[in-house]
Amino acid sequence: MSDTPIVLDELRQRIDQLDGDILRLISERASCAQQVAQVKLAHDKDAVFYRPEREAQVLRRIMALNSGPLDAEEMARLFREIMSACLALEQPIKVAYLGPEGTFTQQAALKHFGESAISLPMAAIDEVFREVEAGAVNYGVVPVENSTEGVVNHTLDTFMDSSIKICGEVVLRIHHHLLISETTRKDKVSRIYSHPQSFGQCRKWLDAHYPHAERVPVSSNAEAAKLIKTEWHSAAIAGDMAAKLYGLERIADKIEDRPDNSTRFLIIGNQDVPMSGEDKTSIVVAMRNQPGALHDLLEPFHRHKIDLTRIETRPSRTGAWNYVFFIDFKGHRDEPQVAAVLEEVKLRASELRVLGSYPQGVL
Ligand SMILES: O=C(O)C(=O)C[C@]1(C(=O)O)C=C[C@@H](O)C=C1
Repeated sequence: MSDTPIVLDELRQRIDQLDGDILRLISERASCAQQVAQVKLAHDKDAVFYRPEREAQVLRRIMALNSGPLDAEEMARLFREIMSACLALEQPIKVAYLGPEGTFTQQAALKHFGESAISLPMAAIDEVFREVEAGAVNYGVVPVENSTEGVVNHTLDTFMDSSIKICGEVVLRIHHHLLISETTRKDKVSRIYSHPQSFGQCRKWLDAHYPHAERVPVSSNAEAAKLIKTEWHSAAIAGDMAAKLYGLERIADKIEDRPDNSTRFLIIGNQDVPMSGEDKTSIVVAMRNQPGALHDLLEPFHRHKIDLTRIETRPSRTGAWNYVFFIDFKGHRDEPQVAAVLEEVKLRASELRVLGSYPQGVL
């Protein structure tokens, strides 16, 4: 006998030992989280168990401490799941997302909250907002912008009519695949279903590979995946989750035109989030309709050296040719610099609402 099996045996024994240690430590951590829940409840009977700022700090610390061989993001994902399970022991949280099941928004919800969260599909963005406002769920997840296709106007518009707060953000790399079911042959695809945004993100690839296939827009990629289960000569563009959920074959992988294609999602809730150390703030501002209004609005940010990360203009609901600005910037509303800018902007604007200060996406 060669000595390789003996080495393998020893390594496996070592792994068993380490697994025992990890198990003990995770259990100890979970007991700590249970005690945290008791302390929270003792102070406040309506205690909020999910703490976005604390979760961001835990994950950032793990990434900074990690020295390999697993990469920092991979390690943070493992801790994401441990924390998710610990939170579920304190209080199982319910998260509404733009459905149906298998959408990128569900993937974003699970990436942010971990697999122990209970995720509930909603038929429309407004419904996600309504469920959160009504307290039927603890949080909601909605898409807000895509790196290729731009802003999701419907999400921004819904904020105008709502008192909901932004509690977090999560960015997801979006990979689209061309999928078929067993009813369709690879060389016989004459119709392709997908969400209009996904068609936009795969336009060049489709023009090159399926110039003659009919492109049929539907309400989501997951809906497209579901539809082709029973249709002949049809393919769908959707992501991994939908492919797995509906048992579809991937006939072309990662067909998005831009390799860095990603979508940013917002976590919405009823909670003001304390500082985490690396935060963002989102505001919506209505300006009086006069020359130089945009300059007046942005000038205080420039003077206080606050980094703007996004600015979007949307028509206001209050009259023709009035506009509101959605602005995201780095910093938390409780930081003195940010508070000073917000005071100045308030004086110049006809309306200012802080949608939320929240930790910058970690994973
Ligand atoms: O620190 C807390 O407040 C906890 O509840 C513990 C813990 C964790 O597992 O680390 C769990 C859930 C919270 O969202 C944040 C952190």
